[in-house]
Amino acid sequence: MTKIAVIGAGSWGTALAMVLADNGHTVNLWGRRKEQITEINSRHTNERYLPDVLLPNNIIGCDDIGEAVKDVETILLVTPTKGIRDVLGQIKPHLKGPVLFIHGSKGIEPHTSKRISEMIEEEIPESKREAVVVLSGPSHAEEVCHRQPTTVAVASYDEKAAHKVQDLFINQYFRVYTNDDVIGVEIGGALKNIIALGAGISDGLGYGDNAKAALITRGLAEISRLGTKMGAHPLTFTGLAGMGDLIVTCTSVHSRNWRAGNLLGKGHDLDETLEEMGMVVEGVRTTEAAYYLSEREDVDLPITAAIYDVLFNQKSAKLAVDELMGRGKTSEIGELTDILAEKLEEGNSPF
Ligand SMILES: NC(=O)C1=CN([C@@H]2O[C@H](COP(=O)(O)OP(=O)(O)OC[C@H]3O[C@@H](n4cnc5c(N)ncnc54)[C@H](OP(=O)(O)O)[C@@H]3O)[C@@H](O)[C@H]2O)C=CC1
Ligand SMILES: O=C(CO)COP(=O)(O)O
Repeated sequence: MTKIAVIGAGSWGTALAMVLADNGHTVNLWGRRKEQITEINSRHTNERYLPDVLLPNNIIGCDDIGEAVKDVETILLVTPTKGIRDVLGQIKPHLKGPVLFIHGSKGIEPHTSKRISEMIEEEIPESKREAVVVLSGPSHAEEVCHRQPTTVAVASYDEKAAHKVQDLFINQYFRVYTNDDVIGVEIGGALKNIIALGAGISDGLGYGDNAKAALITRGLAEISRLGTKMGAHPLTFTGLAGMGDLIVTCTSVHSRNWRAGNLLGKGHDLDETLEEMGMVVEGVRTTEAAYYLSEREDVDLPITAAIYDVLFNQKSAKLAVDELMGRGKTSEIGELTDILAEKLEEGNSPF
Protein backbone atom coordinates (compact mmCIF):
# COMPACT_ATOMS: atom_id res chain seq x y z
CA MET A 1 0.00 0.00 0.00
CA THR A 2 1.13 3.54 -0.78
CA LYS A 3 1.17 6.87 1.03
CA ILE A 4 -0.35 9.54 -1.19
CA ALA A 5 -0.69 13.31 -0.81
CA VAL A 6 -3.96 14.78 -2.07
CA ILE A 7 -3.60 18.54 -2.57
CA GLY A 8 -7.01 20.22 -2.34
CA ALA A 9 -9.64 19.35 0.27
CA GLY A 10 -12.70 20.47 -1.69
CA SER A 11 -15.42 18.11 -2.91
CA TRP A 12 -13.35 16.27 -5.51
CA GLY A 13 -10.10 16.04 -3.52
CA THR A 14 -12.01 14.60 -0.56
CA ALA A 15 -13.99 12.13 -2.69
CA LEU A 16 -10.82 10.89 -4.44
CA ALA A 17 -9.08 10.64 -1.06
CA MET A 18 -11.96 8.37 0.02
CA VAL A 19 -11.47 6.08 -3.00
CA LEU A 20 -7.74 5.80 -2.23
CA ALA A 21 -8.42 5.23 1.47
CA ASP A 22 -11.00 2.53 0.65
CA ASN A 23 -8.24 0.82 -1.37
CA GLY A 24 -6.08 0.70 1.76
CA HIS A 25 -3.70 3.60 0.99
CA THR A 26 -2.75 6.18 3.59
CA VAL A 27 -3.82 9.63 2.40
CA ASN A 28 -2.48 13.00 3.50
CA LEU A 29 -5.29 15.39 2.53
CA TRP A 30 -4.03 18.98 2.34
CA GLY A 31 -6.34 21.96 2.75
CA ARG A 32 -5.43 25.59 3.34
CA ARG A 33 -7.83 26.26 6.26
CA LYS A 34 -6.80 25.11 9.74
CA GLU A 35 -10.39 24.74 11.00
CA GLN A 36 -11.26 22.45 8.09
CA ILE A 37 -8.24 20.23 8.78
CA THR A 38 -9.12 20.08 12.49
CA GLU A 39 -12.63 18.97 11.50
CA ILE A 40 -11.26 16.26 9.16
CA ASN A 41 -8.95 14.88 11.88
CA SER A 42 -11.28 15.14 14.86
CA ARG A 43 -14.74 14.42 13.43
CA HIS A 44 -13.72 12.69 10.15
CA THR A 45 -16.05 14.94 8.18
CA ASN A 46 -15.76 17.74 5.61
CA GLU A 47 -19.24 19.22 6.07
CA ARG A 48 -18.84 22.24 3.80
CA TYR A 49 -17.94 20.18 0.74
CA LEU A 50 -19.40 16.70 1.36
CA PRO A 51 -22.17 17.03 3.94
CA ASP A 52 -23.22 13.94 5.94
CA VAL A 53 -20.28 11.82 4.78
CA LEU A 54 -18.00 10.00 7.22
CA LEU A 55 -14.38 9.88 6.03
CA PRO A 56 -12.25 6.74 6.53
CA ASN A 57 -9.71 6.94 9.38
CA ASN A 58 -6.75 6.53 7.01
CA ILE A 59 -7.37 10.04 5.62
CA ILE A 60 -5.12 12.40 7.58
CA GLY A 61 -5.83 16.11 7.22
CA CYS A 62 -2.77 18.41 6.86
CA ASP A 63 -2.65 22.20 6.69
CA ASP A 64 1.13 22.19 6.17
CA ILE A 65 1.87 21.35 2.53
CA GLY A 66 5.47 20.31 3.38
CA GLU A 67 4.13 17.76 5.88
CA ALA A 68 1.54 16.55 3.36
CA VAL A 69 4.12 15.72 0.67
CA LYS A 70 6.88 14.48 3.01
CA ASP A 71 8.06 10.99 2.04
CA VAL A 72 5.28 10.39 -0.51
CA GLU A 73 5.94 8.94 -3.95
CA THR A 74 2.61 10.09 -5.40
CA ILE A 75 0.95 13.52 -5.36
CA LEU A 76 -2.61 14.07 -6.57
CA LEU A 77 -3.44 17.70 -7.38
CA VAL A 78 -7.13 18.61 -7.11
CA THR A 79 -7.37 22.34 -6.48
CA PRO A 80 -9.28 24.57 -8.89
CA THR A 81 -7.14 25.33 -11.96
CA LYS A 82 -6.44 28.86 -10.76
CA GLY A 83 -4.62 27.45 -7.70
CA ILE A 84 -2.46 24.87 -9.51
CA ARG A 85 0.67 26.97 -10.16
CA ASP A 86 0.58 28.33 -6.63
CA VAL A 87 0.41 24.89 -4.95
CA LEU A 88 3.11 23.53 -7.29
CA GLY A 89 5.34 26.40 -6.18
CA GLN A 90 4.68 25.49 -2.55
CA ILE A 91 5.34 21.77 -3.14
CA LYS A 92 8.54 22.13 -5.20
CA PRO A 93 11.00 22.97 -2.37
CA HIS A 94 9.91 19.85 -0.45
CA LEU A 95 10.52 17.32 -3.25
CA LYS A 96 13.53 15.07 -2.66
CA GLY A 97 13.33 12.47 -5.45
CA PRO A 98 11.08 12.00 -8.48
CA VAL A 99 7.35 11.85 -7.65
CA LEU A 100 4.40 10.57 -9.66
CA PHE A 101 2.08 13.53 -10.32
CA ILE A 102 -1.62 12.89 -10.93
CA HIS A 103 -4.16 15.65 -11.43
CA GLY A 104 -7.94 15.54 -11.26
CA SER A 105 -8.67 19.20 -12.01
CA LYS A 106 -10.55 20.31 -15.11
CA GLY A 107 -9.56 23.59 -16.66
CA ILE A 108 -7.26 25.57 -18.93
CA GLU A 109 -5.26 28.57 -17.81
CA PRO A 110 -6.55 31.80 -19.39
CA HIS A 111 -3.94 33.96 -21.19
CA THR A 112 -1.35 31.15 -21.42
CA SER A 113 -3.96 28.59 -22.67
CA LYS A 114 -1.95 25.91 -20.88
CA ARG A 115 -3.39 22.55 -19.89
CA ILE A 116 -2.75 21.45 -16.31
CA SER A 117 -0.21 18.77 -17.26
CA GLU A 118 1.73 21.49 -19.09
CA MET A 119 1.71 23.66 -15.96
CA ILE A 120 3.07 20.72 -13.94
CA GLU A 121 5.83 20.21 -16.52
CA GLU A 122 6.68 23.92 -16.38
CA GLU A 123 6.73 24.25 -12.60
CA ILE A 124 8.36 20.95 -11.54
CA PRO A 125 11.82 20.09 -12.88
CA GLU A 126 12.06 16.84 -14.85
CA SER A 127 14.37 15.34 -12.20
CA LYS A 128 11.53 15.64 -9.63
CA ARG A 129 8.80 14.13 -11.83
CA GLU A 130 8.42 10.40 -12.37
CA ALA A 131 5.49 10.99 -14.75
CA VAL A 132 2.30 13.05 -15.10
CA VAL A 133 -1.10 11.33 -15.25
CA VAL A 134 -4.48 12.99 -15.84
CA LEU A 135 -7.63 11.56 -14.21
CA SER A 136 -10.92 12.67 -15.79
CA GLY A 137 -14.41 11.45 -16.64
CA PRO A 138 -18.07 11.59 -15.58
CA SER A 139 -17.65 11.65 -11.82
CA HIS A 140 -19.55 13.93 -9.48
CA ALA A 141 -17.96 13.92 -6.03
CA GLU A 142 -21.45 13.80 -4.47
CA GLU A 143 -21.95 10.29 -5.94
CA VAL A 144 -18.39 8.96 -5.59
CA CYS A 145 -18.42 9.72 -1.84
CA HIS A 146 -21.49 7.44 -1.53
CA ARG A 147 -19.58 4.75 -3.44
CA GLN A 148 -21.95 4.82 -6.40
CA PRO A 149 -20.72 3.16 -9.64
CA THR A 150 -18.43 5.57 -11.47
CA THR A 151 -16.00 5.33 -14.41
CA VAL A 152 -13.01 7.52 -15.27
CA ALA A 153 -10.07 7.56 -17.68
CA VAL A 154 -6.42 8.02 -16.68
CA ALA A 155 -4.14 9.36 -19.40
CA SER A 156 -0.37 9.59 -19.61
CA TYR A 157 2.39 9.48 -22.20
CA ASP A 158 3.99 6.97 -19.81
CA GLU A 159 2.00 3.75 -20.17
CA LYS A 160 3.46 2.21 -17.01
CA ALA A 161 2.45 5.26 -14.97
CA ALA A 162 -1.12 5.13 -16.35
CA HIS A 163 -1.37 1.47 -15.30
CA LYS A 164 0.06 2.31 -11.87
CA VAL A 165 -2.61 4.98 -11.35
CA GLN A 166 -5.31 2.62 -12.63
CA ASP A 167 -4.20 0.15 -9.93
CA LEU A 168 -4.18 2.83 -7.21
CA PHE A 169 -7.79 3.85 -7.80
CA ILE A 170 -9.68 0.92 -9.32
CA ASN A 171 -12.20 -0.90 -7.12
CA GLN A 172 -15.71 -2.29 -7.23
CA TYR A 173 -17.44 1.12 -7.44
CA PHE A 174 -14.69 3.13 -9.19
CA ARG A 175 -13.70 1.66 -12.55
CA VAL A 176 -10.64 3.15 -14.24
CA TYR A 177 -9.66 2.92 -17.92
CA THR A 178 -6.24 3.87 -19.32
CA ASN A 179 -5.71 6.14 -22.33
CA ASP A 180 -2.54 7.54 -23.91
CA ASP A 181 -4.21 10.70 -25.24
CA VAL A 182 -3.27 13.32 -22.63
CA ILE A 183 -4.37 16.27 -24.80
CA GLY A 184 -7.77 14.74 -25.58
CA VAL A 185 -8.54 13.77 -21.99
CA GLU A 186 -7.56 17.21 -20.66
CA ILE A 187 -9.34 19.17 -23.40
CA GLY A 188 -12.51 17.06 -23.06
CA GLY A 189 -12.61 17.44 -19.26
CA ALA A 190 -12.00 21.18 -19.37
CA LEU A 191 -14.23 22.23 -22.26
CA LYS A 192 -17.29 20.25 -21.22
CA ASN A 193 -17.69 22.79 -18.41
CA ILE A 194 -18.35 25.52 -20.99
CA ILE A 195 -21.08 23.45 -22.61
CA ALA A 196 -22.54 22.65 -19.15
CA LEU A 197 -22.83 26.40 -18.53
CA GLY A 198 -24.70 26.56 -21.86
CA ALA A 199 -27.01 23.68 -20.90
CA GLY A 200 -27.81 25.45 -17.62
CA ILE A 201 -28.48 28.72 -19.48
CA SER A 202 -30.79 26.89 -21.89
CA ASP A 203 -32.73 25.30 -19.00
CA GLY A 204 -32.83 28.64 -17.17
CA LEU A 205 -34.37 30.26 -20.26
CA GLY A 206 -37.06 27.56 -20.23
CA TYR A 207 -35.92 25.73 -23.35
CA GLY A 208 -36.47 21.98 -23.49
CA ASP A 209 -34.72 18.69 -24.09
CA ASN A 210 -34.23 19.31 -27.83
CA ALA A 211 -32.16 22.39 -27.07
CA LYS A 212 -30.11 20.53 -24.47
CA ALA A 213 -29.44 17.60 -26.81
CA ALA A 214 -28.38 20.12 -29.46
CA LEU A 215 -25.97 21.79 -27.06
CA ILE A 216 -24.44 18.50 -25.93
CA THR A 217 -24.01 17.21 -29.48
CA ARG A 218 -22.86 20.41 -31.15
CA GLY A 219 -20.77 21.15 -28.05
CA LEU A 220 -19.05 17.81 -28.55
CA ALA A 221 -18.48 18.71 -32.21
CA GLU A 222 -16.66 21.90 -31.30
CA ILE A 223 -14.63 20.25 -28.49
CA SER A 224 -13.62 17.52 -30.97
CA ARG A 225 -12.59 20.09 -33.59
CA LEU A 226 -10.41 22.11 -31.22
CA GLY A 227 -8.96 19.03 -29.50
CA THR A 228 -8.13 17.29 -32.78
CA LYS A 229 -6.49 20.45 -34.12
CA MET A 230 -4.37 20.55 -30.94
CA GLY A 231 -3.23 16.96 -31.48
CA ALA A 232 -5.82 14.82 -29.66
CA HIS A 233 -7.22 11.54 -30.98
CA PRO A 234 -10.79 12.33 -32.16
CA LEU A 235 -12.15 9.08 -30.69
CA THR A 236 -11.19 10.21 -27.17
CA PHE A 237 -14.12 12.64 -27.40
CA THR A 238 -16.58 9.77 -27.81
CA GLY A 239 -15.29 8.35 -24.51
CA LEU A 240 -15.49 9.05 -20.80
CA ALA A 241 -13.61 12.36 -20.83
CA GLY A 242 -15.66 13.58 -23.82
CA MET A 243 -19.25 12.48 -24.32
CA GLY A 244 -19.38 10.79 -20.89
CA ASP A 245 -18.50 13.90 -18.95
CA LEU A 246 -20.65 16.12 -21.19
CA ILE A 247 -23.70 13.99 -20.44
CA VAL A 248 -23.19 14.00 -16.68
CA THR A 249 -22.31 17.68 -16.40
CA CYS A 250 -25.06 18.95 -18.71
CA THR A 251 -27.83 16.88 -17.12
CA SER A 252 -27.02 16.59 -13.42
CA VAL A 253 -28.20 18.93 -10.68
CA HIS A 254 -24.87 18.21 -8.95
CA SER A 255 -23.00 20.16 -11.62
CA ARG A 256 -21.86 23.58 -10.42
CA ASN A 257 -21.36 24.64 -14.04
CA TRP A 258 -24.93 23.66 -14.96
CA ARG A 259 -26.29 25.37 -11.85
CA ALA A 260 -24.33 28.56 -12.55
CA GLY A 261 -25.61 28.55 -16.15
CA ASN A 262 -29.14 28.04 -14.87
CA LEU A 263 -28.87 31.19 -12.73
CA LEU A 264 -27.46 33.13 -15.70
CA GLY A 265 -30.34 31.90 -17.88
CA LYS A 266 -32.80 33.11 -15.24
CA GLY A 267 -31.33 36.60 -15.53
CA HIS A 268 -28.70 36.80 -12.74
CA ASP A 269 -25.44 38.48 -13.66
CA LEU A 270 -22.06 36.73 -13.41
CA ASP A 271 -21.01 38.26 -10.06
CA GLU A 272 -24.32 37.36 -8.38
CA THR A 273 -24.12 33.87 -9.84
CA LEU A 274 -20.59 33.15 -8.61
CA GLU A 275 -21.39 34.53 -5.17
CA GLU A 276 -24.46 32.30 -4.92
CA MET A 277 -22.47 29.21 -5.99
CA GLY A 278 -19.73 29.45 -3.32
CA MET A 279 -17.78 26.63 -5.03
CA VAL A 280 -15.55 26.58 -8.06
CA VAL A 281 -17.25 27.09 -11.45
CA GLU A 282 -14.37 26.17 -13.75
CA GLY A 283 -16.32 26.82 -16.96
CA VAL A 284 -16.11 30.61 -16.55
CA ARG A 285 -12.32 30.92 -16.80
CA THR A 286 -12.17 28.01 -19.26
CA THR A 287 -14.55 29.90 -21.59
CA GLU A 288 -12.03 32.74 -21.65
CA ALA A 289 -9.16 30.31 -22.32
CA ALA A 290 -11.04 28.43 -25.06
CA TYR A 291 -12.11 31.68 -26.72
CA TYR A 292 -8.44 32.59 -27.18
CA LEU A 293 -7.48 29.03 -28.15
CA SER A 294 -10.12 29.17 -30.88
CA GLU A 295 -8.39 32.24 -32.34
CA ARG A 296 -4.90 30.77 -31.92
CA GLU A 297 -5.81 27.45 -33.53
CA ASP A 298 -8.16 29.05 -36.09
CA VAL A 299 -11.02 26.71 -35.15
CA ASP A 300 -14.63 27.93 -35.10
CA LEU A 301 -16.25 27.47 -31.64
CA PRO A 302 -19.65 29.17 -31.99
CA ILE A 303 -21.18 27.92 -28.70
CA THR A 304 -18.08 28.92 -26.74
CA ALA A 305 -18.08 32.35 -28.41
CA ALA A 306 -21.78 32.83 -27.56
CA ILE A 307 -21.18 31.90 -23.91
CA TYR A 308 -18.15 34.20 -23.82
CA ASP A 309 -20.41 37.09 -24.88
CA VAL A 310 -23.01 36.22 -22.23
CA LEU A 311 -20.36 35.99 -19.50
CA PHE A 312 -18.08 38.89 -20.39
CA ASN A 313 -19.89 41.18 -22.84
CA GLN A 314 -23.30 41.38 -21.13
CA LYS A 315 -25.06 39.84 -24.13
CA SER A 316 -28.53 38.58 -23.19
CA ALA A 317 -28.71 34.78 -23.09
CA LYS A 318 -31.86 34.81 -25.26
CA LEU A 319 -30.15 36.89 -27.96
CA ALA A 320 -27.11 34.56 -27.86
CA VAL A 321 -29.35 31.54 -28.51
CA ASP A 322 -31.21 33.38 -31.31
CA GLU A 323 -27.91 34.25 -32.97
CA LEU A 324 -26.61 30.66 -32.67
CA MET A 325 -29.79 29.34 -34.29
CA GLY A 326 -29.59 31.94 -37.06
CA ARG A 327 -25.97 31.28 -38.06
CA GLY A 328 -25.10 30.58 -41.68
CA LYS A 329 -25.66 27.05 -42.95
CA THR A 330 -22.91 24.47 -42.23
CA SER A 331 -22.41 20.71 -42.56
CA GLU A 332 -22.47 18.45 -39.52
CA ILE A 333 -18.98 16.88 -39.65
CA GLY A 334 -17.33 18.77 -42.51
CA GLU A 335 -15.11 20.98 -40.36
CA LEU A 336 -13.78 18.01 -38.34
CA THR A 337 -13.05 15.98 -41.46
CA ASP A 338 -11.24 19.01 -42.94
CA ILE A 339 -9.04 19.21 -39.81
CA LEU A 340 -8.32 15.48 -40.02
CA ALA A 341 -7.48 15.73 -43.74
CA GLU A 342 -5.11 18.63 -43.02
CA LYS A 343 -3.38 16.63 -40.24
CA LEU A 344 -2.95 13.61 -42.50
CA GLU A 345 -1.57 15.78 -45.30
CA GLU A 346 0.99 17.30 -42.89
CA GLY A 347 2.01 13.78 -41.79
CA ASN A 348 0.53 14.39 -38.31
CA SER A 349 -1.94 11.52 -38.16
CA PRO A 350 -3.79 11.42 -34.81
CA PHE A 351 -4.45 7.69 -35.31
N1 LIG B 1 -16.62 18.29 -7.64
C1 LIG B 1 -16.58 17.35 -8.56
O1 LIG B 1 -17.47 16.51 -8.63
C2 LIG B 1 -15.45 17.30 -9.53
C3 LIG B 1 -14.52 18.32 -9.64
N2 LIG B 1 -13.51 18.21 -10.54
C4 LIG B 1 -12.50 19.25 -10.65
O2 LIG B 1 -11.71 19.27 -9.46
C5 LIG B 1 -11.18 20.59 -9.23
C6 LIG B 1 -11.50 21.00 -7.81
O3 LIG B 1 -12.91 21.07 -7.72
P1 LIG B 1 -13.75 20.83 -6.41
O4 LIG B 1 -13.02 20.00 -5.43
O5 LIG B 1 -15.06 20.35 -6.85
O6 LIG B 1 -13.85 22.32 -5.89
P2 LIG B 1 -14.53 22.85 -4.56
O7 LIG B 1 -15.07 24.19 -4.87
O8 LIG B 1 -15.42 21.80 -4.01
O9 LIG B 1 -13.27 23.00 -3.56
C7 LIG B 1 -12.17 23.76 -3.92
C8 LIG B 1 -11.04 23.42 -2.96
O10 LIG B 1 -9.84 24.04 -3.42
C9 LIG B 1 -9.41 25.00 -2.46
N3 LIG B 1 -8.92 26.16 -3.18
C10 LIG B 1 -9.63 27.10 -3.82
N4 LIG B 1 -8.81 28.00 -4.40
C11 LIG B 1 -7.56 27.59 -4.11
C12 LIG B 1 -6.27 28.10 -4.40
N5 LIG B 1 -6.12 29.22 -5.13
N6 LIG B 1 -5.18 27.44 -3.92
C13 LIG B 1 -5.33 26.33 -3.21
N7 LIG B 1 -6.53 25.80 -2.89
C14 LIG B 1 -7.62 26.42 -3.34
C15 LIG B 1 -10.63 25.30 -1.60
O11 LIG B 1 -10.18 25.73 -0.33
P3 LIG B 1 -11.10 26.61 0.66
O12 LIG B 1 -12.16 25.69 1.17
O13 LIG B 1 -10.13 27.02 1.68
O14 LIG B 1 -11.66 27.74 -0.17
C16 LIG B 1 -11.27 23.92 -1.57
O15 LIG B 1 -10.60 23.07 -0.68
C17 LIG B 1 -11.83 21.48 -10.30
O16 LIG B 1 -10.92 21.66 -11.35
C18 LIG B 1 -13.03 20.66 -10.78
O17 LIG B 1 -13.38 20.95 -12.12
C19 LIG B 1 -13.37 17.12 -11.34
C20 LIG B 1 -14.25 16.09 -11.27
C21 LIG B 1 -15.37 16.09 -10.36
O1 LIG C 1 -16.51 17.43 -13.60
C1 LIG C 1 -17.48 17.15 -12.95
C2 LIG C 1 -18.18 15.86 -13.07
O2 LIG C 1 -17.50 14.97 -13.90
C3 LIG C 1 -18.02 18.15 -11.98
O3 LIG C 1 -18.62 19.16 -12.70
P1 LIG C 1 -18.98 20.56 -12.00
O4 LIG C 1 -17.66 21.24 -11.70
O5 LIG C 1 -19.81 21.28 -12.99
O6 LIG C 1 -19.74 20.24 -10.74
